[in-house]
Amino acid sequence: MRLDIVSIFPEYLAPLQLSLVGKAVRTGIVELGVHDLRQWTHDRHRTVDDTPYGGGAGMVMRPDPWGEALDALVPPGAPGDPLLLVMTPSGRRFDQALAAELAAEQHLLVACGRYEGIDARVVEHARTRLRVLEVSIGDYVLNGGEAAALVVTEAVVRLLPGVVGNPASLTEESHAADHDGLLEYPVYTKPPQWRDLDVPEVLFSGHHGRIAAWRREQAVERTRERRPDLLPARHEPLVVTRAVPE
Ligand SMILES: Nc1ccc2ncsc2c1
Repeated sequence: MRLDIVSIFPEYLAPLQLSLVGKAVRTGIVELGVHDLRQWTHDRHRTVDDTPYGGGAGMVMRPDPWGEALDALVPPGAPGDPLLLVMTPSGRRFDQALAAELAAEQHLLVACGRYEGIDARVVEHARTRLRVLEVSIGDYVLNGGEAAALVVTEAVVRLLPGVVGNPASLTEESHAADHDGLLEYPVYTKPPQWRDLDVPEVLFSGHHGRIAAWRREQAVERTRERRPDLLPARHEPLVVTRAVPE
């Protein structure tokens, strides 16, 4: 996968050089380009924004640097079929299903807006020659799209073959499709006692069936308590295979 990210704060994307994403880049699983939008400005002040037509608070990102940036990164008529992701609070809500969709892409371009947003003509024009998806990571106020770009990049890159050491670990995580989208069960490790707190006995049983049943039960209970919206719409109550009695 090739991933090009455009921002006026390219240093905000430095964490992508760390950990799993950094390793994916170093091993060639991902080709990463982080670009400063200001390289496509031509005035002395490297201007990227201006006041909004129609009035209102704040500033809007001008279309011209963005148009030149996209033309440079995807020259008109160039081969390939890149997907432009525009990070915006008004976009499609990012979730694990979308992460899986994006992990199948060969080339992603990520536009990180700032201020009150990017002039709407940038997306309008991009749609004439690129697939475009506006993406939101949630309903809260951020100062720009860079944090969202980090979230989306990590969630997508970790799904690429060869990135996560043990692919099995991808299946039992919260929101993983193979885990019915349930939240993760509680996990424990050494020491067996800690501050008078014990590890659930079943985890020492060595009985894989009982352990699996207990974990499923915990995942369903957690999901019911914390995120009932994630429970599959069922006509009958969710069947929980009770932990096998001792
Ligand atoms: N404020 C805000 C919230 C979500 C989001 N997602 C992508 S950019 C963005 C900005």
